[in-house]
Amino acid sequence: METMCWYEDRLELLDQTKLPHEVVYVKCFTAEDVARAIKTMQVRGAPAIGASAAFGMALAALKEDDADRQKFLARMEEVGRHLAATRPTAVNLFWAIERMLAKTRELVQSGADLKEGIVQEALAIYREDIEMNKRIGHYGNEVVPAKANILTHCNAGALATAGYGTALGVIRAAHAAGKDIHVYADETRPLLQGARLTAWELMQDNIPVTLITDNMAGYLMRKGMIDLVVVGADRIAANGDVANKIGTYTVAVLAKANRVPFYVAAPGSTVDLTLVNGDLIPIEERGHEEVISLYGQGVAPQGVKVFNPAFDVTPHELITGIITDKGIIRPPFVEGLKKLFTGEEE
Ligand SMILES: CSC[C@H]1O[C@H](OP(=O)(O)O)[C@H](O)[C@@H]1O
Repeated sequence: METMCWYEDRLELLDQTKLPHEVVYVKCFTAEDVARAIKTMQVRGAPAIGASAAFGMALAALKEDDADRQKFLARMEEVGRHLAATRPTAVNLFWAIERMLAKTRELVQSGADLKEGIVQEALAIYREDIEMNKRIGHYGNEVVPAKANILTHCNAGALATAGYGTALGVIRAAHAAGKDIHVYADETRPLLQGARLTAWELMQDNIPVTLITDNMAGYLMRKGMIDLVVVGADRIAANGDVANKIGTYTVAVLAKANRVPFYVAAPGSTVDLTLVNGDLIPIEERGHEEVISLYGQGVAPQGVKVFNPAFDVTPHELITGIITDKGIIRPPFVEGLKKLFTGEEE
């Protein structure tokens, strides 16, 4: 099952708001269509929204008159701003948009075919993400013992990326290595990415999975039923603080209290070295309807006040290791992140 498919004139996205009951693809012919799909979470997950935005810029490029190259560039910058305004937390979105604009500027200067070059850059982002996730799986497999019971939160799988997944990439690699692992998936209120997406995705691959509600995680850890936690990330600050789906911090505190290793899996495009710590990561707040209803069925009194932060920040002190496409970084994260993603030593 592909998360996204590129065609000559469109991007087709698996509509994740319809899973697990329906497998339908939404057709995006314009950058606006892609922006809408990101905003409404038909496509979601840090690397997936980055790759989708890249294809959104490719769609805009294909429709834009490229006779005046400076005007073309100005239009692409306008499209980039529109896509960047969809969701604030996942740095992959901004990383992908900036990479597409950098390529556009390079093509404008070089005189090369603008449209073809931009489409090829979007395809490169897509393909590289899948390769990075497989490398994450390769490195992450090292920390997964045989017969491990692994807890994960939200969905950091193929559905959250261009394919294979980050946290679920680690799980896929351990499963493929014959380690006989089992996964506990947190349902992940309010949008149930764990129940609707992770459980579905793992069952598609015949990976043993048990669904639990978010408030069961502590019970299982205290009973010794969890051997390690692996989650994804939306933005990793320079000191190793991690923004991820709301509830991740809670799981990390529970893991610390029960001496359960807590790993974060993410590609380099999720690391934001411009932010010294996680307090600076913008946290998206979403609508009240996501909290007071489930599939349109009310679960709270009408008119109740709602607070709906979509992410939280896990301080680096609670993280055992960060599994990246370039290896596993262990504390102190500052040096490791800087070395891996800039090549510089402290
Ligand atoms: C591969 S990391 C995906 C990351 O994004 C998810 O958030 P959302 O479903 O709101 O896009 C969640 O934080 C995942 O860990």
